This record gives sequence, structure tokens and C-alpha cells, in this order.
Amino acid sequence: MQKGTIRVQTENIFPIIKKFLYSDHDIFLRELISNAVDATQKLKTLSSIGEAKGELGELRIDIKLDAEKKTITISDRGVGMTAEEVEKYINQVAFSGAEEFVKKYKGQNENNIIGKFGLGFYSAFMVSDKVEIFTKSFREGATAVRWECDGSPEYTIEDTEKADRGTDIVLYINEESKEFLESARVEAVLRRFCRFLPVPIFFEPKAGEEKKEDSPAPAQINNTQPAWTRKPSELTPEDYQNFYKELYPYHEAPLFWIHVNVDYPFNLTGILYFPKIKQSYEIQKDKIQLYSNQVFVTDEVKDIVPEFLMLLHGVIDSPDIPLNVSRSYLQGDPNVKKINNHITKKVADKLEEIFNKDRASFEDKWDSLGLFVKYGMMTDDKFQEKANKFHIFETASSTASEKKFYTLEELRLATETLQKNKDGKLVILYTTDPVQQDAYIKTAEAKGYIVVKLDTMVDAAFLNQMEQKWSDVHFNRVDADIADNLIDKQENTASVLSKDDEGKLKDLFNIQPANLHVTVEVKGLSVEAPPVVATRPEFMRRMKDMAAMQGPMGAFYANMPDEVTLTVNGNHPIYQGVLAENDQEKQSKTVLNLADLALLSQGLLKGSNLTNFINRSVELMGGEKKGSAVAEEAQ
Ligand SMILES: Nc1ncnc2c1ncn2[C@@H]1O[C@H](COP(=O)(O)OP(=O)(O)OP(=O)(O)O)[C@@H](O)[C@H]1O
Repeated sequence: MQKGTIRVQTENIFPIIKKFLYSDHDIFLRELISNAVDATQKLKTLSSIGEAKGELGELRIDIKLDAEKKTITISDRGVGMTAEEVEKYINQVAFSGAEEFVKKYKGQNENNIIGKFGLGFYSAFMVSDKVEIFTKSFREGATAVRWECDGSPEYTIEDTEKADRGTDIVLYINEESKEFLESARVEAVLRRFCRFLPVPIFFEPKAGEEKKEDSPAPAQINNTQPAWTRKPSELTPEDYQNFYKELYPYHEAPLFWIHVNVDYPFNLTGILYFPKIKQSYEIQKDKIQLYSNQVFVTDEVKDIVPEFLMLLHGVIDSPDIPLNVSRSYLQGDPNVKKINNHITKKVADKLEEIFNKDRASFEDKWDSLGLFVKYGMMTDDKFQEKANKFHIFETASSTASEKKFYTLEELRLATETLQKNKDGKLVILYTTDPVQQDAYIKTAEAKGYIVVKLDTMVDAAFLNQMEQKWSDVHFNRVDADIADNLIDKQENTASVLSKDDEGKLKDLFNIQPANLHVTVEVKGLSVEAPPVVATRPEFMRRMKDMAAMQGPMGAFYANMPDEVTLTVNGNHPIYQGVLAENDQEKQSKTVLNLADLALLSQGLLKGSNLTNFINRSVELMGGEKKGSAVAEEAQ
């Protein structure tokens, strides 16, 4: 037996390794199994070029857990190592790698290190009091070797007996890490990191020799050929669907997917799925998983894929992403930027392709897709440029047969000059609530306008941003003004009332309900239009909506009274009677009721205002005034 001391340049690294990676101890399994995979793949390569002779046998990796002996053993049937190789690769190369790692990350935030490569073999000491290696090289006549190290810089190395080619790494799990002696814990880690490794991996909770008759056969825990590693031409839609199920067992089937396959100027494969999004708050629950040569790295892909693409699901695999560096570095990395741009382009191209090839199905999926497309258009200029071609507006019509979809260009054509304002801008009329704003939609549609639905969480921000990007477009909510004024054409409509009567009418409407700020104007609208129309000026309403989403200062603005404009339609026949009414109380009550009806249609008649309206209506219909039961009129 030979003893040696690992050449230590820094202080003793083992305690540091242990303490250092405290928050992500799990990775020791990933590191050791990755080595086993590498050794296996190397052997396959050597065999294919004739350097490794003979039958390779079943190439598999076995993870055995023995809770009694407190060991975890990782066995492969790969290239193995000779004594010289152990000396070189374990005592020198691997050790200096670990040493360098410690130097680099010492003093850094622990969280930064999680999920990073580079520690390698010595990560075993995060969880072990002692580590043994039993290894036999594939070379003919090689002697098996046993190496042992107890976490001090001293190690021993000696010849040993080993029947099979390959390497067994035996970890003697330390007291603090005894969680790894529970099979459920180990299995969970294996499923996380090794699920798609290219060599079959078997997990056996109890060591082979003491295996009881009825103990279950070791189970293979990985899929060695996940869909993204296969050629798109070999895959059926069912394969893609099944792979999605494998990744997200509890999810509904995805809408569609993109198989990414790049080998120049960087290496990247992956499958991105468009999930069905039922509610906008569901987004970002599940994440894209990042792999490096089929080894799971992280599902924290922020900075690696563009933010709006994080709404997608699936897998990205790239050996070219520098995984052993910190996140802030990643952002500036040219490869990461290229990957970002490439994925964005691929996604936009795919959407355009589906839009052009199968528009009906694209429209069908717009509920889920729309959120994603809009979010992308807001956050990524390049994507927005492309998306202009396939972003669609859905009309407000509630019945499926009347529902239509327009791209911006189509909307422009369909409305022609009708929805152009005096500055030549296209005015897009939208509703945030087709049910509540139904009366306004109907009136606008009667004038030949097209009203589109913008009723999702992102829409308020979306239309604000698109007004900046589409310089010749303006959005107006359908209840922002009376239909005649929704498109500001500076046209005047004649009023049948004299200036004098208009003045009188305006005075009669001088009302001020609680919690509302009312402005009154008298105009001559068409005879069919309602006697009073309540509208909420676009600008003020947007300010208020935006304020409501912000912090305490926002709440202050959001709680300010709602701004309402009451447009009194002087041309409505009812006013002839109102103006001629001699009973002042009746006249005033009729006017108040007309105003309240308009507020009611905007959903703005609440609390005491609503109570007053109900009581007043009963009175006007000839009911008795009920003294104390009547709330005070909010004049
Ligand atoms: N199971 C194994 N079979 C054969 N050789 C191995 C095995 N495990 C480790 N080695 C040898 O030891 C070397 C060092 O391993 P270590 O894990 O520390 O670093 P690495 O695998 O080269 O790089 P990384 O930091 O990415 O893990 C390997 O390069 C390999 O030559």
C-alpha cells in the first residue's frame, strides 16, 4: 500500500467544500454520475475507433444505497483508471480543480454557486467522512486499484481485486448528511438531475449482496433518449405530447411546440412548448429547464432566455452556455446574447408560420397565445417587429359566429376612413368588459365602428406601449365618449334646443353624487341616442387604472372620485316635457333619474347614490315618500 499527501496550496479545502456548498449538497450526485457518464461515453468512443477491444457488455450506471453501512455507491462500466491515472486525475487534476473552485467562490454569496459546474469529484466530500474508489481500467491486463481518502489531505492507494472493468465510488455518508441515507431523498435528487442522462441509470435502495428475495429489482430512473436529442423528422406529434407529459405530468396538453436545433455558431437543442394559459395569473408557474449535454443544470433560466419566453415550457440543452460562472456574467456573455436572439427569432418565425398556414387554429388558440405575444411585443422590439404581422385583435361580439379577428393592417383596411380621426390616426375602439359595456359597444357598432376586446391583465399596459410603437394608432375605450365623439373628427351636430333652453337644461343637471366628479355638457345627438350618456374620459381613466396597480401613492390616486362626463342629448324628445314641467320637484327628480340611469349603465351608481335612485324612482311612479327610510339625496 502506498500513502501520499495531496499537494495542498490553499488551506485544507475539505472543510471549506463542506461548509461552502451547504445550501446545495445535492449536487455531489450530479457530479459523480456525470463522471460515470463521461467514463462510459469515452469507452464507447474508444471502442468505436478500435482502441478498446472486446465486448463492452451492458453499459449502465448503478446507484446503490446501504442505510446500514451508511454508504452510497456509484458504479459504472466505463473506461476505469490505472494507478497512474488515479494519481494524475484524482490526486492532481481533480484536486486542483476543486482547489481552484474554492479560491474562486470563497466569500461569495452561497446562492450564487448553486447549480454551477466545476467542483467535480471532490464534491463527494460535502457529504462524506471517507471516500473510496475501486477502479479497473479498460486496458488489457490492467490491475484494479483502490484509493481511499478520509477528508484530510492524506490518501492511500493500493492494488485490489475487481471483477469488472469500470469504477465504483463508495461514499461513507457523514452524520450531517444522513438525509442522503433515505432512499426517497436520493431518488428525488436522481430524478431531478439524472432524468435525461444518456446512459441507463439504476437505483437500488439496498446493496446487492444483502438483497432479500422479495426486494424489488433496481429501477431505471432515466430516459436516455429524450425527445429533444432526437431528429425532428423522427418524431410524431404524439412523441412531442408524451415528452411534455413527462416534463409536466399535471398539465393540459400544450398548444404547439418548437424544436430548436442549432449547431452554428453555437450548440443548442431543445423543445419549447406553448402552454395553455387559462388565467393570466397562472403564467410562470412552471419553468423551462436548462440542460448541458443532458445533465440538468437549472430551471432558473432568467438571463438565459428572454423574459417573455419564460412563459413557455420545455427544455434547452447547450454545452456552450458558460454554466460555471455567475449570473451577472451570463448577462454580458456574447453566447448567451446570441442564444437569446436566436430563440426569439425561432419563436416569432414559428408563430408566423402557423398564422399563415392555419389561421383558424391560430385564432382558436389566441386566448392563450395572445398573452404571450403581447408580452413579447412589449418587452422585445425585434419580436414586436415580426409580431405586427400575426398579432390579432378579437372583436367584442360575444357569439362565436360573429367573432372576428383582425391584424392591425386588416383593421385599418376594414375601418377605412371611418375610424380615422382628424389627425389621420387610426382610432382603435376597445372594450375591457363586453358585458358591462354592452350598450356602448352596440351604439358604436351601429355607427359602423369595429370594437375589439382588450380584457386581459396585460392589455392596459399593452395599449399604452403600442401607442408609442405604432405612432399612427390611438386607443379609445368604447365608453370614453359618446359614440359621435369616439373618433375625434371635429364634426358638429345641430341641436334642436335654443341656447337658452340648453343653458336651462345644463343648470337642471347641476348635480353632484357622492364619490363622483361629474362634468355636464348639453349636445344635440341623434334622436335615437339615450337622453343622457355617461362616459369616462380615456386619459383620466387610464391614469386611475394605472395608479390602482401601484403602491401607496397609487392607492391615493386610485381612491380619488371617478371622473364622469354626462352628455345630455338635447335632441331627445323627453326634454320638451322636462323643460315645460311646472312642478319643480318633479322636474328635478326626473332629471336626477335620467342622470342616474346613465351612471347605472356605467356601473358607477353605487351605495347611497343607488339607494336614492331606487327611492326616487318609486316616488316618481306615484309611491309615497317614506320619511326616515329615505337616505339623504346626495346633491
Ligand atoms: N467514474 C470515473 N471513471 C473514470 N475516470 C474518472 C471517473 N471519475 C473521475 N474520473 C477522472 O477524474 C477526472 C477528474 O474528475 P472531476 O469530476 O473532478 O473533473 P472533470 O470531470 O474533469 O470536470 P468537472 O469539473 O466538469 O466535473 C476526470 O476528468 C476523469 O479523468
